[in-house]
Amino acid sequence: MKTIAIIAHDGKKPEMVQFLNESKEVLDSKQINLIATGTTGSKTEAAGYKVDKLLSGPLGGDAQIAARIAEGLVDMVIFFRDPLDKHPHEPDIFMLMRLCDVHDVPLATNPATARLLIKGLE
Ligand SMILES: O=C(CO)COP(=O)(O)O
Repeated sequence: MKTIAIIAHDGKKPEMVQFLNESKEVLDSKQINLIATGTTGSKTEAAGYKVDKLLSGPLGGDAQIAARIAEGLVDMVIFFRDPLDKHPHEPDIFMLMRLCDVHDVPLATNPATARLLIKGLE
């Protein structure tokens, strides 16, 4: 079973829910396991998906996902960042993205790229 980490900054959470709804068929048919930072996870649950929720991003959620990436437990990361906002936990965000590159884990930071990655699962 593949695990996809999903993370969205506040301004991007509606796009994340929309993206999940678009991708529902593939996610269901491939029995994808979702993990998410706290608030993204709550929105994902509210949209009807089963998800393993970690801490909220500013409280260490990005760092938790980064650790799972380092341990080889994450197959793909979909992280809709808001490039127009400031984030107090910027170092954690960079760490997560850096570890995707270190461990060659596919990382999508916008819906257009995420759609291509999901297509790759079909
Ligand atoms: O801050 C985040 C990613 O850097 C997302 O965290 P939440 O999903 O808890 O809002």
